[in-house]
Amino acid sequence: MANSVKGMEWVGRTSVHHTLKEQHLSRPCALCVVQSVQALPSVFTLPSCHGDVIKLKHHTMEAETQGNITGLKKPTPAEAIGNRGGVGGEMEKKHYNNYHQNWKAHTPSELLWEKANQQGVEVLSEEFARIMDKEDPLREFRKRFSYPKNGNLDDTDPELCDAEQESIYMCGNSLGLKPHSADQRVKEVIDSWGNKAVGTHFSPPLPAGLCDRYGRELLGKVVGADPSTVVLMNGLTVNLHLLLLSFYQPTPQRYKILIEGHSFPSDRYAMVSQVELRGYKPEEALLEVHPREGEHTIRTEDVLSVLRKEGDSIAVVCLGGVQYYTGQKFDMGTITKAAREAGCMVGWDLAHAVGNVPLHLDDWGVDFACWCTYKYLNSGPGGISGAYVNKRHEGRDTPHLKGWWSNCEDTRFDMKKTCDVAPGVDGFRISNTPPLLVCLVLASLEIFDEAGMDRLVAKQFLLTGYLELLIKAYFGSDQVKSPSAKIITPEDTNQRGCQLSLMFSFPLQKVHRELSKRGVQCDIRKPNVMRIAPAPLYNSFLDVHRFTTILSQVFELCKTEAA
Ligand SMILES: Cc1ncc(COP(=O)(O)O)c(C=O)c1O
Ligand SMILES: Nc1ccccc1C(=O)C[C@H](N)C(=O)O
Repeated sequence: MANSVKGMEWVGRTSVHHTLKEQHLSRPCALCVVQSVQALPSVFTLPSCHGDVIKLKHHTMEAETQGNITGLKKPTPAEAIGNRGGVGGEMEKKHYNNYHQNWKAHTPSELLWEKANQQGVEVLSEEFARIMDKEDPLREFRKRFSYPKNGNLDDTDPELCDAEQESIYMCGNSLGLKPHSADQRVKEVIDSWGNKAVGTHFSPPLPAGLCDRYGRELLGKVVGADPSTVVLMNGLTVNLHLLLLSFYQPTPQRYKILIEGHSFPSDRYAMVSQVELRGYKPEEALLEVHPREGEHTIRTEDVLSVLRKEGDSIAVVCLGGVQYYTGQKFDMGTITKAAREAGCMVGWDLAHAVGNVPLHLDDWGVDFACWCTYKYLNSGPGGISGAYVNKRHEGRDTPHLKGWWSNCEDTRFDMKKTCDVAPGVDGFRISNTPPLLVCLVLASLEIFDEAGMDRLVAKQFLLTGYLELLIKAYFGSDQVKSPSAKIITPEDTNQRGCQLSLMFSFPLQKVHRELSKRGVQCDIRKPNVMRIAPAPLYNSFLDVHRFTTILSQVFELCKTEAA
């Protein structure tokens, strides 16, 4: 067992391992010790007192379970999930802060079973869902959103559900819910316009002409990036185009773009048009990576293998951080590293990743990224999108489209003939930024920040795990009685976020229609998938339980009709 990190001693720096006693530890915890150390190599591994090797990145403190180490104690599921010391208490906060060490040492279902045992209730029972909700430190956040009722929805059947009851919203992967604070934010912008007319451009609370200054700190936090490297502008696909215009610089030797075989159509169309604009045929310039025969998700090793074999002909690697169809989260750090080593530019479409999974764009060394904010970030339909350009590209002198908002803010109104292009991502802006859209992102980011990504991810781990547990228990393929629902999203929790994608033994459209009639909001994607995405900010364990109960009713109906 190493007592030192490569290049630095940690023995003797044990004064900060404050959590030791509470976590039944028998030796100093490397993670706790390292928290006090300033200068560290960028990536290194250490033993942790929680029974795992932890891989740390400088300052991010991200720990990844790597397996057990002899002699160190892995917490039992009971230790991992129990002893929270009361909802909202200090212990509970620590509990969530330490979720990587504790929670990720087990599968969600191990933890859920253990919790149910502790409470003396059936893990499949509604009572258990209610207990989980009672203990959920994020439970109050639901009240901050407009949660739709059955009676408000177009597709519900009043005979089949109570109009006054809240619907079961499983669609945060498509469109997040409206925060109540959004109304006030929009009103402020409208009122400022009404009251001050052109004066609104430079008047608080949200000066229209400077509104792209706002929210950068919080947005940077959500994607793991310096605030100066992120910006709100345009729509997602527009941003993808603007970034590719600059980062896709094909040469006769290196001209391909690597994408997922099943990439989101808008991304594909954008890349097709980009290669065509440069005079290439999509068949020769778009390189696709696919799942293996009989599999649904793409193996990291297969992406790496393409990079090894074809890396020197690839100009840009551009994948979805979380795949929209399967819900698979890519190993963005590993792929980015390998692609950059192969000399490629690396961009991520984070539409389904932002606000869903932890992101570390700066640490991973990503070149560029873009995302919409209307899914897990709850900024409203058609909300303004985000873009990221790594700081190392600040001095980059490649042609890109310009407008007056590409100009440095301090000389913008000098009205010169030539554009004094702002460094980095700011230079990619073209038009002035719409405050009506920015204020909505601000409303949501503030809630996000209060909830905290760590706590959201910790809840997500259990909430989606609970959905998985119920689906497997009721509709798993070993339930030979059929009908069945098959989850195609990876079981490995490091490879997914909120969403599970399901395939059914019954016609998808029929199942979807019947669910909608009963107040379930979820979506289907052709050819074959239903996406269910409980969002930890506003979904409850009871929502998940109600969803599976209604799904069984629908299955029963389909079975009867098929007979
Ligand atoms: C992965 C992905 N890419 C692109 C888009 C299209 O986004 P927009 O219409 O904002 O350009 C979406 C949907 O929002 C998406 O999920
Ligand atoms: N903006 C929309 C407008 C209408 C219908 C769907 C959308 C979506 O955002 C779909 C989402 N991007 C998806 O992952 O399928």
